[in-house]
Amino acid sequence: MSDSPVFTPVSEVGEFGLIARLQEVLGDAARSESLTTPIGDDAAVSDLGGGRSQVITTDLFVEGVHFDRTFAPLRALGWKCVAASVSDVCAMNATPTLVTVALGLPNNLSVEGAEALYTGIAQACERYGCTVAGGDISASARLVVSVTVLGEAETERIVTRAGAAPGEVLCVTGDLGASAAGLELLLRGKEQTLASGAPPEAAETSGDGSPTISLTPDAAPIDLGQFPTPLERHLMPQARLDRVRLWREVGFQPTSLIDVSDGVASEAHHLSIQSTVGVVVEAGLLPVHIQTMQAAEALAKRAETWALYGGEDYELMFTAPQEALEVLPKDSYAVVGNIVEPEEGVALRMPDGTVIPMEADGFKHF
Ligand SMILES: Nc1ncnc2c1ncn2[C@@H]1O[C@H](COP(=O)(O)OP(=O)(O)O)[C@@H](O)[C@H]1O
Ligand SMILES: Cc1ncc(C[n+]2csc(CCOP(=O)(O)OP(=O)(O)O)c2C)c(N)n1
Ligand SMILES: [Mg+2]
Repeated sequence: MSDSPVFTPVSEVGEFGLIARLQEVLGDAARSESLTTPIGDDAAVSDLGGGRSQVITTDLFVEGVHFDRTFAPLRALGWKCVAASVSDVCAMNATPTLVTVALGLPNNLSVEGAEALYTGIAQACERYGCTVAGGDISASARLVVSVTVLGEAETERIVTRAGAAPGEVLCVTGDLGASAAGLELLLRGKEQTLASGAPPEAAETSGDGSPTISLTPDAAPIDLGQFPTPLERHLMPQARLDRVRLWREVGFQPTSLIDVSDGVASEAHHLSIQSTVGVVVEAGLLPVHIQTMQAAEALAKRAETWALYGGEDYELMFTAPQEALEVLPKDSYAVVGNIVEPEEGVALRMPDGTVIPMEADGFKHF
C-alpha cells in the first residue's frame, strides 16, 4: 500500500458528499441534546424549552459564483443575501429575528459601495422584521457576503424536510423559473455588451431607455424592459415569510417543507431522501409566470427546465394531505405533484402521461 497522502478532488464527492464527510469528522461536535434538527435541513433547530425553538442558518455569497457586479446593483445584492437566508428560516416555518453579516471586501469596492450593499440589507431586514446584530469585515480578493439569520418558532410549528408521507400532495408557493430567466437575460445582455466592445453604460436602449440585447448580430434585439418580473425575481427575490404568517393565521401546518434555492428537482430529492418517500412532479402543473414563458421564447430556452433546475426562486415547497389544504386561499399555493412510496423514486410525469426519472440536477458548485 502506498503511504502517499490521499487527495480527493471535491468535485469527486460534490457539495453534499463533502458536507456528509465533514459531518463525520465533526461526530459528536455536530450533535447535542437540545439540537433537535442538526446539519441537513434548511436551518438547524435547537429547543429553547418552554415550547419554543430557535433556528439558525448561514449562507455564503461569492462574487463570480452567486452574483456578477457588472449587472447586480449592490443594493439589490444586499437585499438578496438577507432574503436568501430568511428564506431558509421560513423553510422551517419559523420567523427571523437576528442577523449577522460577514464581508470580504476587495479593494475595488468603495465605502459608498459598501453603504449601497447595506442599504439593501437594511431594507430587507425592515421587510422581514429582523435586526442586524453584528458581523465581521476582512480584506478579500473578491466580494464575499455571508449572512447568518437566527429565527424563532413555537416548537410544535417547526417543519423539517422529513415529514412527508405517501398519499399527500406536493405544493409550491408562487411561480418557478423566473430567477433563472432573469439571470439568463442579464448574462445575455452582458455578452452582447461585451461583444459590441462598448462599455456597459453605452449599451443600446429601446428608445424608452431600457437596455436591449440581441442573441446574434442579425437577430432583433430583446428589450429587457419587457421582463421586469424575471429581472426583479433574480436580483431582489422575496422570502415567503408572508406564507409562513398566513399558515399560522389559518392554522395550516405542512408535513414537510423546503425552500426552492436549487430548483424543484433538487429539492424533491431532498424531500425524498429525508422523508423516505417517492415524489412525482407533474410537469404540466409547474406554475410559471407569463414573462418567464415569454423570456423562454425570446431566448429559445424551456421555462420548464428553469423551473426544475434553475433555482434561486426562494419559493416554499411543501407537502400536506389534500384535505388539509382546504383552509388555504386557493391562490396561495399550487399543487405540483404527489408523494408516493419510496420505491417509486423521484420522477417527472409529462403532460402526455409518460413518467421519467428526475435527476437531482441543479447548480453545481464543484
Ligand atoms: N461548511 C459546512 N459545515 C457544516 N454544515 C454545513 C456546511 N455547509 C453546509 N452545511 C449544512 O448542510 C445542509 C445543506 O446545506 P445547503 O444545501 O447549503 O442548505 P440550503 O440550500 O438550505 O441553504 C445545511 O444543514 C447546512 O447547514
Ligand atoms: C453570476 C451568477 N452565475 C450563476 C448564478 C446561479 N447560481 C449561483 S448559486 C445558485 C444556487 C444556489 O446557491 P447555493 O450556494 O447552492 O445556495 P444554497 O442552496 O446553499 O441556499 C445558482 C442558481 C448566479 N446567481 N449568478
Ligand atoms: Mg434551503
